[in-house]
Amino acid sequence: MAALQRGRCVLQTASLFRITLLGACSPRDVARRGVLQPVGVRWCSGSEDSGSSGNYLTRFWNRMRGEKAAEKQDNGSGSGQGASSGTAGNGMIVVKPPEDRFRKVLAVELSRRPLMPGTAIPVVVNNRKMIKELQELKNASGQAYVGAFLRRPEAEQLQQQENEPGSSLWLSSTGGGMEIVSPNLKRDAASHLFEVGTFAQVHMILPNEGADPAQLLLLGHKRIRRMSVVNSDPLRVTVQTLKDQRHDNDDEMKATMMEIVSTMRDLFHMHPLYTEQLKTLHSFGIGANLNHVSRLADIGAGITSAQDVVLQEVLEELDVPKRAHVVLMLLKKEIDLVKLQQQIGKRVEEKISKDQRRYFLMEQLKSIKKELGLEKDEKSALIQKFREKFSKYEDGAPKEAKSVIEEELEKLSALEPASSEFGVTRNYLEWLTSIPWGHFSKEIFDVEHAIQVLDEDHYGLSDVKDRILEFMAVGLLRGTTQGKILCLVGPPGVGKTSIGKSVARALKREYFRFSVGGLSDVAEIKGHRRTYVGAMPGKMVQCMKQTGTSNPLVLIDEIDKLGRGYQGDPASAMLELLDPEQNVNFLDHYLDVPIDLSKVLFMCTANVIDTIPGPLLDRMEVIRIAGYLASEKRWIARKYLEPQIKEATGVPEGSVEMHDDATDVLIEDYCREAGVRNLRNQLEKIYRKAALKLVKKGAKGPKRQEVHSHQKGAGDMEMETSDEEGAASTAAETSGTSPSVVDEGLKSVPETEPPKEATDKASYDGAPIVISAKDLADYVGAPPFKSDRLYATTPPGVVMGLAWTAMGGSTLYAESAVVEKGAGKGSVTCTGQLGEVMKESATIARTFARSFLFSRDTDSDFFSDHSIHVHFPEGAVPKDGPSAGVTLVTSLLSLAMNKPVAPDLAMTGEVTLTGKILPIGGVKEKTIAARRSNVKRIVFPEGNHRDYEELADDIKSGVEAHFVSEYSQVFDLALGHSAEEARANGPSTV
Ligand SMILES: Nc1ncnc2c1ncn2[C@@H]1O[C@H](COP(=O)(O)OP(=O)(O)OP(=O)(O)O)[C@@H](O)[C@H]1O
Repeated sequence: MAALQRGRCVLQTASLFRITLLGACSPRDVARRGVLQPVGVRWCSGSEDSGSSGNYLTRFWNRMRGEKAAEKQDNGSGSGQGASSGTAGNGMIVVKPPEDRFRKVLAVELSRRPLMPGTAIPVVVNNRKMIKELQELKNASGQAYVGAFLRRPEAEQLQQQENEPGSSLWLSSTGGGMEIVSPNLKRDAASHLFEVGTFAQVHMILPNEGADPAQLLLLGHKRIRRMSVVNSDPLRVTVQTLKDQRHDNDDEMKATMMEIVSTMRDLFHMHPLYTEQLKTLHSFGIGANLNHVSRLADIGAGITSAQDVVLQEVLEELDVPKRAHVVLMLLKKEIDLVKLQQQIGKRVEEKISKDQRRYFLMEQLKSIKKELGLEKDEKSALIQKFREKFSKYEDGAPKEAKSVIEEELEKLSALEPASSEFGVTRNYLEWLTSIPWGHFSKEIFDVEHAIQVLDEDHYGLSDVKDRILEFMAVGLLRGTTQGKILCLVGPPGVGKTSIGKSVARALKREYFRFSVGGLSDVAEIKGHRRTYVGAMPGKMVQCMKQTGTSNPLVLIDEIDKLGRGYQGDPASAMLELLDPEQNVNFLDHYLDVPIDLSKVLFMCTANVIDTIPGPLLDRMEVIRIAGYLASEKRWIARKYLEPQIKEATGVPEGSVEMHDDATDVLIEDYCREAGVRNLRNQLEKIYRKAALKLVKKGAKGPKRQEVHSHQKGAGDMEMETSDEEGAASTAAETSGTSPSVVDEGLKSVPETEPPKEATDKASYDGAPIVISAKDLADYVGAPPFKSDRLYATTPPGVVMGLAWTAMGGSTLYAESAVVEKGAGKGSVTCTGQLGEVMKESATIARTFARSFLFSRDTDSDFFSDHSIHVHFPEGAVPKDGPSAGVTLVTSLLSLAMNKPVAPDLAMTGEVTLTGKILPIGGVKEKTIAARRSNVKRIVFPEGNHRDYEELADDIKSGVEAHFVSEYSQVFDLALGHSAEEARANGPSTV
């Protein structure tokens, strides 16, 4: 009985054998685990143990007497005598308790799992009174007994319902004890507990550290049924002992018992938690006393992880064979569960060990390869790669770059590859070694070739073309080229961007485009500092890396729309980038090593010049591209756009015939704007529709379906229309001399291959589709405008002026009307979204018109007695500028004199208070606009005479320009005629 001496739990039966409950651990351990700890059961004869414990027999008989007395008591025959004395000082032997304790026991609530007879369980009790009473009992008699009842699962819900307002409260649970909330519900104080429970011996009371509640270690003795509530705090109930039903110990019973034992043994074998029990189980005789099958079933149930209610059912089952069967089933289930658990554990283990094995093998392989010199480690391979990369450009690299690269390589070799610093250094070196230090693409100064290429791609644009040729000539004479900044300014769609690409092709330079429209972050230009996570160098370093040369052509698109940054000023960064003085040593924040951009040819594009920051503009060579005339547009359409679009839509040669009259109407009535982008879009629309007609008429697609990357099918067309560079690129491809192009938008255009076979084209055998002017409506709908002219004959007070906008030149009417007449009512109101300058201009015009009228007719009081309203139509379009001065004065005088101005006359010019006419801008655009509106005579300030003379003859043809320096000259031209004359010379067209 060494186990007894060590404080282990022993429960003996009243038979010739005794069951020794040998805990897998001490009661303290059991309590600490907080769960039911199954305990081993050992039957042994009294003689077997007598040697190890001298007082065993005494204790045995004491226990026998105690149990018998208890049974008597349970049956209600107890006479209420005192308890007989226990012998085991450590309280592990069942002693006869005082009789009244059998009938009335403290009820301990079990929140989980019922206590199976023959097993031990730790229970937390919160009720102080109960703990105190048990302690006192234990101190007085050495033993204490309680009834352990499982809490009903529905008790919580019931309690909630009862606690709801309006319903009568019944009790609140405080751990082991219950507090009566509603005094008249005393009889219900135990109704939250199952009726069948276990009579249990309190083996130990362990006070919880630092807290009031205590842990009890309960040893289950026998089944009891609670009868009535004696006391509610602490909960005390009267109980009745339940006896197993009589049963036959037949063969089936014996077999069941053997199976239970064998299953338990299997379970103990499989689960390490039960290894201690295994030792005990060895002592089971397979054919042991069948009287113990009930206890064996209880213990078996106790070690399973079955649900509480299932275990409670086992507890309530008094039919032993039935109970044994249920328990056997539970044990079998437990075996399955343990098997599954083992399988899962094995799988996880296998995976881990497989990964580990792989890792070790890889590491071994690496070191073997390294040892044999077959492979360098990752780091040295990387360093080797950087060295090789840099060696290509090392000769042209500046000293700083060389030393920084060397330092960084050294740093890299000392860094741990897994560290974040390693990644940063690697990226930095990646960039540093990708810069084509001192590597330039071979420059050619072949003027003939350049002319050919430029003419191939673009019609007209002679200013730009001349400038490029001059640049080449200088380069040829000096033997080298210096980076230049050309700024192409003009309305949208005039070919500013596409000519950039052609220039690169003409000069055989690499091409890189980036748009700065709306750019507000300086870091886009100058890069991020390397300390930031995800830092990147600026656009110029990216350009160098992508083009692989130090002298590419960089097209900076939309420079007039450069954003205003909140972190630094992008305009200033652009200044550093573009200034030839500064960009020799351009310092990117990320690279931190100066790079030479002086050989880069910069080209910028802008729609207006006003929004380009002054210092930036100062460094540029501005080339203005005005809009195209109708004749130019016709030429561009025929020679450039149509061939490109035919190719893009796949329309076979000769299958569509677009007549000249159709092109003319398209230009005149559909595409009057300065550029040709809209014309291109409309032509694409026409050819798409024609393609559909051709297909319906039986046109065949290419015989071979092999489509090369450069070939554009009808489906690609939308993309091409949105990026006009496609047109230039197509033209470039056809010449076959295209340099490789890097475009920020397109990134890279692959080198093209000629089609493999001529049969790669669509074919059509039928009659061609003819498109003439009258068919246009079918293809592109009704024309958006018929005429720019609002008036067939201008009435008094209406004058045609000429305006310049970012979209090109346009005609603009000034209308004046009398609002009110009366002495002293003279005033002018202006409308039409006029800016401040234009409003001032209107005031000046009124003052001057008044004095001018007075000088001609001293009796006139028109301006002092008339309230006048001046309006500029198209009120939604904002207008500003002083150039409408002459138009305003003429409009007011025409109204005052009630005389219409000469027909087909348009005018522009700023007027001063004394009637001087000052020069204006946009002569070319205004002339083109006047011609578009069929104006025959234009009044320009004398100061613009030279600008006009410089215009190409075809722009000037058909218009008569008059240059004036005083307003009186304008007056003579506009209002110097008689009214009849004006009517007789009415406009030729409307
Ligand atoms: N003179 C020309 N000859 C042939 N094609 C031209 C000419 N001018 C413009 N194009 C074509 O017009 C289209 C629009 O040109 P592009 O995109 O270069 O205009 P842009 O002036 O840069 O316009 P935006 O100011 O809107 O950027 C392109 O397909 C281009 O090929």
